[in-house]
Amino acid sequence: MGSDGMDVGFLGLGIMGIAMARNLLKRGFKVTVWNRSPAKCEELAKEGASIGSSPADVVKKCPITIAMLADPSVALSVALGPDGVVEGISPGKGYVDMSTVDSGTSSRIAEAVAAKGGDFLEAPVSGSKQPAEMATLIILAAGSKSLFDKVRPAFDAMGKKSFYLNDVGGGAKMKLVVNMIMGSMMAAFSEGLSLADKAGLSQQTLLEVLELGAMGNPMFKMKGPSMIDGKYTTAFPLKHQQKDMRLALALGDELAQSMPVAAAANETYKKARSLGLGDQDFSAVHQALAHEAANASDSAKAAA
Ligand SMILES: NC(=O)C1=CN([C@@H]2O[C@H](COP(=O)(O)OP(=O)(O)OC[C@H]3O[C@@H](n4cnc5c(N)ncnc54)[C@H](OP(=O)(O)O)[C@@H]3O)[C@@H](O)[C@H]2O)C=CC1
Ligand SMILES: O=CCCC(=O)O
Repeated sequence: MGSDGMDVGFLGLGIMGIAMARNLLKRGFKVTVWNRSPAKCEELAKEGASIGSSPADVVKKCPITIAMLADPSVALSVALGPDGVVEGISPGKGYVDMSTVDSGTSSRIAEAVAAKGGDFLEAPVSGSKQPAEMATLIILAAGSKSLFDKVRPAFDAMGKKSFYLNDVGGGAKMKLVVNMIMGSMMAAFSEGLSLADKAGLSQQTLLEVLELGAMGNPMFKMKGPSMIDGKYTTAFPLKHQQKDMRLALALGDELAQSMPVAAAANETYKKARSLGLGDQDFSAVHQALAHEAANASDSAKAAA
């Protein structure tokens, strides 16, 4: 399906948003962008995008507006705040929030959009910076089915598969479950690398052993070598992974689902944030474990 020169607004040009909006431009969509920091809009303007002066301005100009924002409080302020999305919504317009947020946040935005006669779809994504650049994201949409059908050509320009998961909340919850699993896996992987090192084993050999067996997976394969080198170039910021662990644990609280593994992993991400690693890649959780180990060895030396 082509773009047919479809007009789309795009709010939030962070690591993910800029790559996603760029793919829309490449596929022939007419894209109007807004970002809190204007320099990123200028970058896309050179590639053919128009710039809106506020979220409300973008929504007034475009029949459908997509957002990719940091977290629930930002998603709420951009949607419901002054000059926000809801100010620009009128009957027939659609708003698609692709940020990773909890279902309560999504529902509040959906209700405010509906109160102005608009359609709402939540559509968080699985896949990081590289899939965003390669247009191979996995889109987890829920909400207005008619908006899902309308925005499908844009989803096809940004992703490799789009799921429709029924009522608002279905996409948000699916995304949190997926990221809770991913965050726990990354924390366990980091512990394994650190333990192997302390036990005098080759971390590189550990990667090879894992890759050959049932635990081989693209995340360990892609991130492992740079983690061994102590490099954590940001694709998925650690602060966002910790936000997702927090939101997934809150969902577990609400549903009385015991999640001891995720709760322990969340503590490690919190520790990493407290060490100033929030803007590094989430694989820098490995660094927090190394810091614990260094502290333990200092205490042991002091006690000797
Ligand atoms: N990176 C990844 O691998 C993935 C991220 N996600 C999710 O997608 C969303 C975006 O992630 P990502 O692009 O990595 O994040 P970034 O931190 O790179 O970008 C965040 C975006 O939110 C904007 N923003 C932050 N604070 C405010 C504010 N107070 N008011 C208005 N705008 C604000 C930023 O604007 P500014 O440029 O001005 O800072 C930027 O556009 C998050 O919900 C994340 O969890 C989902 C899948 C993968
Ligand atoms: O939310 C971020 C997900 C990153 C990924 O799926 O690799």
